[in-house]
Amino acid sequence: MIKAGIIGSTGYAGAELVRLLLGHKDVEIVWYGSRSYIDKRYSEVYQNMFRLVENVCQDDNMKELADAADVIFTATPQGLCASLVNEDILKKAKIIDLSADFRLKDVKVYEEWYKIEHRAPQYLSEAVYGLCEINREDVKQSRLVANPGCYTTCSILSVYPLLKEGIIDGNTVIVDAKSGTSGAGRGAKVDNLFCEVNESIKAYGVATHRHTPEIEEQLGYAAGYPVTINFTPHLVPMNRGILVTAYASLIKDVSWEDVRAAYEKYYKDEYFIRLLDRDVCPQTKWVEGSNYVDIGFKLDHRTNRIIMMGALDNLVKGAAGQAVQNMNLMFGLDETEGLRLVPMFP
Ligand SMILES: NC(=O)C1=CN([C@@H]2O[C@H](COP(=O)(O)OP(=O)(O)OC[C@H]3O[C@@H](n4cnc5c(N)ncnc54)[C@H](OP(=O)(O)O)[C@@H]3O)[C@@H](O)[C@H]2O)C=CC1
Ligand SMILES: CC(=O)N[C@@H](CCC(=O)OP(=O)(O)O)C(=O)O
Repeated sequence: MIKAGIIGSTGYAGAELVRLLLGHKDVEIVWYGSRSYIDKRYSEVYQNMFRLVENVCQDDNMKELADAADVIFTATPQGLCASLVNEDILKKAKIIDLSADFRLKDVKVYEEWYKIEHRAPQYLSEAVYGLCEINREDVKQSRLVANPGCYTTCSILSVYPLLKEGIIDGNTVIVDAKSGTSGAGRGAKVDNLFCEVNESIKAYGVATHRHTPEIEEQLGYAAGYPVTINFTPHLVPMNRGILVTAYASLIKDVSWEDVRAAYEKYYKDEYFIRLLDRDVCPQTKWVEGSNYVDIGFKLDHRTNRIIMMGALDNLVKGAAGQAVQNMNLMFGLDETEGLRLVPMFP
């Protein structure tokens, strides 16, 4: 059995990790980390875990946790994982960080966009960007995985094959993205109150959102040249889900079949990527509770642009599911173990 510890188990991403790992046949959760609920029973924090979890919450002592666990998940605010990680810990346990601490390779870019000092820049080059469908072989060898977030996973996977195949101009990409409110975490904030969110949709972080450089960096690797994009996130009144609508100018004269072939070249054997049929647009409802990413596209020859669309569940493929997928790879397990979740509907 793999012994797993979760720092930040009481947040939304951490709670989803608990749900998935409880259903994983090769994993035992040995540490339910928290900051606010130390010594409280986990099932009192999340009553849906009544009779399923007997453990009480523990602190974020990563040193002690590394002696008890084979893998540590950090589902915590930006900066925490970088402030705790060190060589002793990494010798004892593998780390999968759900925050952005190790996603960007350039520490200056991290500090500029996150407005915090990076406490462990020495691990930036070693950390593997855990987008399994793209970096699978590196993830298998890694002891420190930077788990990509919800907006970025959906955006990158929707656009990646067309940049790799030189079908679109990377510098014309516009990503319009929407997120359910669980994307903002469980912490109480006025912006996320029912009356603020319900019956309304708003853009936020316009031209400044911290996911912009992460998407640009990864799309740049795919394109083979630096890419600058527009990224506009929106908050929508639903619990879960990310929907990405991305636009780009075509630089090749392509048919629907050509574009489909490009997507298939990279994704046809990917268990968690579902390429939708012609003229079918993804919906968050079709992936809810699952680790799937649904992708569709439409060519607009009138404007010489293509519209790429993706949907995923922000807490599963956008966070905890992807983290479990990474763990499976790091421990030599079947990548889909514990993740063959059927989307719920309605
Ligand atoms: N929500 C989402 O859809 C996604 C989130 N993520 C990332 O996952 C991470 C967690 O996000 P999310 O679950 O939404 O956030 P939440 O606010 O819901 O949870 C934060 C968690 O971190 C704990 N925590 C906060 N501060 C500290 C600290 N100083 N020391 C130890 N633990 C601390 C909290 O503990 P307690 O409650 O006990 O105080 C809680 O368990 C973030 O980095 C986020 O960017 C990534 C992809 C998607
Ligand atoms: C709706 C909402 O507020 N979403 C969060 C994204 C949360 C998240 O997933 O952050 P990471 O991907 O960086 O881990 C935000 O925009 O900051």
